Amino acid sequence: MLRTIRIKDLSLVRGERRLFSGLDLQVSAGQAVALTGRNGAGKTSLLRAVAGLLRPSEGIISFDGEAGPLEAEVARSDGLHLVGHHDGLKSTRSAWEELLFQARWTGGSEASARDAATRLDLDRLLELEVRRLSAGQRRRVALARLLASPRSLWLLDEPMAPLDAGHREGFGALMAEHLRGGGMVLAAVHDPLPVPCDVVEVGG
Ligand SMILES: Nc1ncnc2c1ncn2[C@@H]1O[C@H](COP(=O)(O)OP(=O)(O)OP(=O)(O)O)[C@@H](O)[C@H]1O
Repeated sequence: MLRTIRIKDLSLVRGERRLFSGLDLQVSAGQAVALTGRNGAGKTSLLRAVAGLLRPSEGIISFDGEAGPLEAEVARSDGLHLVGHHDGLKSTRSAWEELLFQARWTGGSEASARDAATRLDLDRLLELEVRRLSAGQRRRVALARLLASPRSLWLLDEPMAPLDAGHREGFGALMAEHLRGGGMVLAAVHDPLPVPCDVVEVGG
């Protein structure tokens, strides 16, 4: 199980532009880190680099499990979930088909997908096609994946932006539970995270 992620002296370049350099960051079991910074600072890019979708121009991203260092590929394939701005849901599937497909793809079961749907208050929406859901409802389907196939590290890109107040509170409680169980959260945010966290400014 993934227990720690360390980022050392990281630089990211997109196109012609250096977004930031010399970034150091560590997230350990039970810890949440909020990434803040102006629009375009590189928060999303950093999350994508941690997920292995962008190659840093300099620096190291390393992962440790309970028994020591993990291969990055293994850590990423079993140890993390990325929930981005675009939710990553197929619009013509029903919410349930999409949640079940994604849960199974990442090692979850039908029972865990059902439970995740209930915990994200999706039971009444499961028969609807994704394209018929509101932005907040779609985001809750995307967030349900975090529970349907549990992984230690949640990489979240403005996870609560489209959620109403009640569902923000509900997701805050789910994040707190994940942290109590030894999970980790690394989240790009413009609003405060509703759990105790360290704050790292990107591109400051
Ligand atoms: N494929 C790309 N090619 C070139 N530049 C890109 C590419 N993708 C993103 N960028 C640029 O990289 C910069 C960082 O973008 P990123 O989405 O990481 O910022 P952010 O801190 O998450 O911003 P926001 O707060 O607006 O979500 C932006 O200036 C963006 O235009």
